[in-house]
Amino acid sequence: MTTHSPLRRRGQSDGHSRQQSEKSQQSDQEEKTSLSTVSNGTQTPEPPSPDDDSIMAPNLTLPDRSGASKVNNLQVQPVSAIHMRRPSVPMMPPFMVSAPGKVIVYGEHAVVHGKAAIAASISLRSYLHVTFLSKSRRTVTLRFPDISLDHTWNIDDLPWAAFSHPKKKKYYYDLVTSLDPDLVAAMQPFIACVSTKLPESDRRIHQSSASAFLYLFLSLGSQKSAPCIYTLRSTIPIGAGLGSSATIAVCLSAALLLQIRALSGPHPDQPPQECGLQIERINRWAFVGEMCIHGNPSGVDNTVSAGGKAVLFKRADYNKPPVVIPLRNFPELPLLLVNTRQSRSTATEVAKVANLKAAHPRITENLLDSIDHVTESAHDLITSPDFDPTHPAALQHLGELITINHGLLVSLGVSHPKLERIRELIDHTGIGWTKLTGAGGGGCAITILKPQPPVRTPPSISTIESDEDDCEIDSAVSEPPTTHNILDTLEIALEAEGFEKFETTLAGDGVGVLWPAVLHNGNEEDGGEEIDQEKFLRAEGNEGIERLVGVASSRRRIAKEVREGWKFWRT
Ligand SMILES: Nc1ncnc2c1ncn2[C@@H]1O[C@H](COP(=O)(O)OP(=O)(O)OP(=O)(O)O)[C@@H](O)[C@H]1O
Ligand SMILES: C[C@@](O)(CCO)CC(=O)[O-]
Repeated sequence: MTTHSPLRRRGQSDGHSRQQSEKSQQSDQEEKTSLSTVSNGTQTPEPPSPDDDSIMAPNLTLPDRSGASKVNNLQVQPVSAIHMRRPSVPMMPPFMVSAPGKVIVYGEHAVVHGKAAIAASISLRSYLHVTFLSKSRRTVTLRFPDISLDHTWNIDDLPWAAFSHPKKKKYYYDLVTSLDPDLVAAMQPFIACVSTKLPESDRRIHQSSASAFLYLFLSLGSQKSAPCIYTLRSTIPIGAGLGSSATIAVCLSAALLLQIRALSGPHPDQPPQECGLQIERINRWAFVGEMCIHGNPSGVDNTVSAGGKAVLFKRADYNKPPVVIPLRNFPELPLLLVNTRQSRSTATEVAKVANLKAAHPRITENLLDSIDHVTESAHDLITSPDFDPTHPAALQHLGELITINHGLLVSLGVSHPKLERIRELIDHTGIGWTKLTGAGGGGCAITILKPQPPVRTPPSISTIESDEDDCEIDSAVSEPPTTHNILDTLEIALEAEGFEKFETTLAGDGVGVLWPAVLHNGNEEDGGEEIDQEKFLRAEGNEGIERLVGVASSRRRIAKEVREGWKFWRT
C-alpha cells in the first residue's frame, strides 16, 4: 500500500477505511481494520458496520443545485463545495482493479463438455474504476462506455430481501455453481429497465453486463453497501474470443470482494498459497458473473483471467471446482492474433455445439474426444522435461495440433467464412499454423509462427483469391523473404480485408489492484497522480487507457515488467 495517498493532502490519515463515520472518534481503529483488505492482513476482516455508507469520495458528484458543473456529462464538484465540507469528514479514495483477456490455445468448446483445455492470459486487459459517493446518494451506477451503458439503481429499492433470505444467502466463501432462478427472477425487474430504448441486440448486451454486476452486488453486498460508481473500460475487443466477458466478471468480483474486505493483499511478500486463496475466491464469484453473461461457461476464461499465466483446465463435474494445473513453463510462443471483427455471442456458439450433440451424439462426442486428445498431446509435450519451444520439431508438433484442432472446430460448426479467409491468407504465406480461438463464429484466429522463414517463395498476397484454384505465385519476388517482411505484407493484406492484427504477449499477471487509484508516472506532483473517474473516461482509445492506467510499465525492458502501484496475487 502506498503511503502517498492523495487523501493525506486533504487531511486524511494513511489508511483507507471504507467506512469512517462522520461521528466516529475511533477512525484510527477503523482504518487499521480496513487496511487489512489490501495490505498485510491474512484474515478475512469483519463485515462492514452499519455506518458503512458514510463514505465520501474525493470527486463527489453533487446535485446541480449545489453549483456543480458538467464535464463530459459528469458532474464535477466546484472548489467551493470542497471547501465547505467539514474538515473532519473522511473521504474514500477511488480504487481500480484490472483483469487480462485470454487465448485458448487448445480445447475450446470441448472444455464446456468436461474435456481439457489449454489457455493463457494476454496483455490486453479490462480496467474497472470504483468511485465512492456521499452516503446521502444511496445509488449505485454502472458506467460502461465501451458499450455505452450508463445505468443507476437506487440501492434501497433493490431486492435485498430475496438475496439475504436465510435459504438463499450466499457468502463470499461459497462455491456457487448455478444461478438461483428465484434470485434471477427477483433481479429481473431491475434488469428489464436497463436501456429499454435500445434495439434488442444492444439491449441484450447491456442487460447481460448489468445482470453480472447486479447478481454479484446483491450476493456480496448488503443494503448498507456504499454508494459507488463502477466505471469500466477495456482494451479487449468484445465478443472476439478473447474472454472480454470473463474480464468484466473478474473485475466486478474482485472489486466487490475488496469492498466487503473478503480479500487480503495483494502485497509483495504474501505467501503464494495465500495468494492462491484470494484468486480462488475472486474466481468463484467471477464464474457467477460469467454465468449471467453467457449461460453455460466452462469457467476456463475467468480462471485464466483471475490467475493469469497459462493453465490446463478441466471441469468434469460442474458441482465441484475445476481442475486447474498451472503451466509454469508455458513457452513464449511466437503468436499472431487476428480479429475478424465479426462479433458474435459465446452463448450462441456454445448452444450450437449443444444442439449438434443432441442431434448427433456419438459423432459429436467423438469430435470432442479428439479435441481432448489434441490438448493432451500438447500438454504432454509442453510438460516433458526436454521440451524446447525453439526447436523446430517441437513447434511443428504444436503447430500440427493447432491445424487439427481447427479442423475439429470446423466440424463442430463454429467457424465462420471470415475465419476461413484469415486462415487461407496465412496458410498461403506458409508462416505458421492457424486456428480460431474462443467461441468462434467470428472473433479471433491465432497463428503459431514457424521459427524459420519458409523456403518457398510466398505469393504476393493480393493474388490470393478466395477460391484456392485462383491462387497464383508472384514470381517477381526475387529476394528470399524473411518472416518479418512476410508478416508486414500479410498485415497489409489482412487490413485491406477489414481484419485487425493484435500484438500481445502471453501468460502475464492475472487480476491486479491499484488501491488507491494513484500512479507514480514520474511527471506528477509529490505523492503521485490520482486517477479520478473523469480522467479515466477521457483517456483516448486503447493507447490512452494504457498510458493512463495500464499495468504494463511504460519503460519496461522485459515484457512482463509492471507499473509501480499495481499489485498482483502471485502464486
Ligand atoms: N468492455 C466491456 N464493457 C461492458 N461489457 C462488456 C465489455 N466486454 C464484454 N462485455 C460483456 O460481455 C459480453 C461478451 O461476451 P462473450 O462471451 O460473448 O464474448 P467474449 O467473452 O469476448 O468471447 P469468448 O467468450 O469467446 O472469449 C458482452 O455482450 C457484454 O455483455
Ligand atoms: C467456447 C468456450 O469454450 C470458450 C470461450 O472463450 C466457452 C467456455 O469455455 O465457456
